Amino acid sequence: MGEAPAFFEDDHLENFPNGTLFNTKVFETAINVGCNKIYAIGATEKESIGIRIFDKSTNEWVVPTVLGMIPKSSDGYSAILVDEDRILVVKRNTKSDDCFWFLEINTPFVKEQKTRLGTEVVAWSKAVIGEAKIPIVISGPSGVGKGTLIAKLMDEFPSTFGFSVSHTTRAPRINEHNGVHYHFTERGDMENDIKDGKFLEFAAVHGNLYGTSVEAVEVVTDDEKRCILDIDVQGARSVRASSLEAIFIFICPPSFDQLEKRLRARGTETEEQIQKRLRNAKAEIEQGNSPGLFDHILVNDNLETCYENLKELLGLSDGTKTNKILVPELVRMPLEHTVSKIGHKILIKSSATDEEKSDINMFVLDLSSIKSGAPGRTRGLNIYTEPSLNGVIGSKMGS
Ligand SMILES: Nc1nc2c(ncn2[C@@H]2O[C@H](COP(=O)(O)OP(=O)(O)O)[C@@H](O)[C@H]2O)c(=O)[nH]1
Ligand SMILES: Nc1ncnc2c1ncn2[C@@H]1O[C@H](COP(=O)(O)OP(=O)(O)O)[C@@H](O)[C@H]1O
Repeated sequence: MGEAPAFFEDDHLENFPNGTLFNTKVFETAINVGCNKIYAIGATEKESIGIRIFDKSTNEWVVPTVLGMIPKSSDGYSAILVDEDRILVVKRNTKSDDCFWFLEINTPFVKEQKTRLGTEVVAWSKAVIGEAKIPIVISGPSGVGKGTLIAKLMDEFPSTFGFSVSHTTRAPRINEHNGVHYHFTERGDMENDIKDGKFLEFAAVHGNLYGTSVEAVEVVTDDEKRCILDIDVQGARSVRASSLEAIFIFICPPSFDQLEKRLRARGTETEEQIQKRLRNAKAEIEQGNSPGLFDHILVNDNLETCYENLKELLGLSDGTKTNKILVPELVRMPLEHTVSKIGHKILIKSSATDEEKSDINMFVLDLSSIKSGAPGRTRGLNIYTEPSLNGVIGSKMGS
């Protein structure tokens, strides 16, 4: 399975019965996947990288649905099949904060979208160098204290955590602000965005639609913060099934009576809404305690005790208030290079002439600690440089 990337020269055209697309040299790289498919990667679109799939079984070109942020075009691309699920695309002559992209062709997210849309689907995921901060999913019945605990965490560690601002069709409460607590939205608009694949998960909760957009998680993670998601049990289940790795925490009330008291004391719901939330709470608590869904269950009896326990399981009890962020030095991928793969390592070797050569002519990408982010980012990539003459690994970037 798979083959080394190749620049298209005219003599490659014979591999493509309907080679017209390649006559114009708009595609530069193609990757064989399995026995039946060739993924052609290039600049069919003016500003961005275009993708076409050649299906050998039907002898036809397919234009796939492309999800995720599409990388901007560059001077050229090389690519290599990493595993059955994804192709690594390297943008030539581009700095390391924008030059490594994964084209997801068979990840669980892409498979799900193929079934949903009934078309070929690919999804772009930008490879981000450095530590992957795993998001935290917090669930629990209405009134249990999720919002209170999250607010305390964000207050004490403002540079560490960021809140994933969900979309909802419910009306704002008096103290809630659009874009801060929720993106308050019309049902029709939200349904259209869901159809367009913009949501990581969504669910109908207490009669309204709630959902986490890919963007909501990405803005937090791009800000080098650890993302906190306050979502219901159905949402947690969807995230569990998605490619987003996360820690799942369920907050439980000390008793049903206490839960009712807190809901009433908050004074934000009508009696009818309170009744609906209490009815739903029973099922939520049952599901929250079911095996395999949540990694941790915390009982919120005394608020301070529960908060200390939360900090402890997040490794924050030692008084460390800041998360060190390793900012990798930017490096530029050479214009002319070859890409090969050994185990979890991708070797990018400059093939520049002697005059053009710089000190570094070998880059090693270590994929062993990559973690899927929200669809759209793949984090935890490490990059090393290796001067090829003495074979000694030089500076290490990332964590
Ligand atoms: N699945 C999902 N649930 C959400 C999302 N945002 C909020 N929720 C959940 O929706 C439920 C109702 O939230 P809200 O209306 O703010 O009421 P509260 O829980 O009583 O404060 C809670 O269980 C939230 O965790 C989301 O983006 N996705
Ligand atoms: N441990 C606790 N003991 C007593 N009241 C609490 C506790 N935790 C939260 N509360 C209160 O309960 C109400 C509901 O909390 P909130 O954070 O809004 O819940 P949720 O976000 O889970 O719906 C709020 O008025 C809050 O101040």
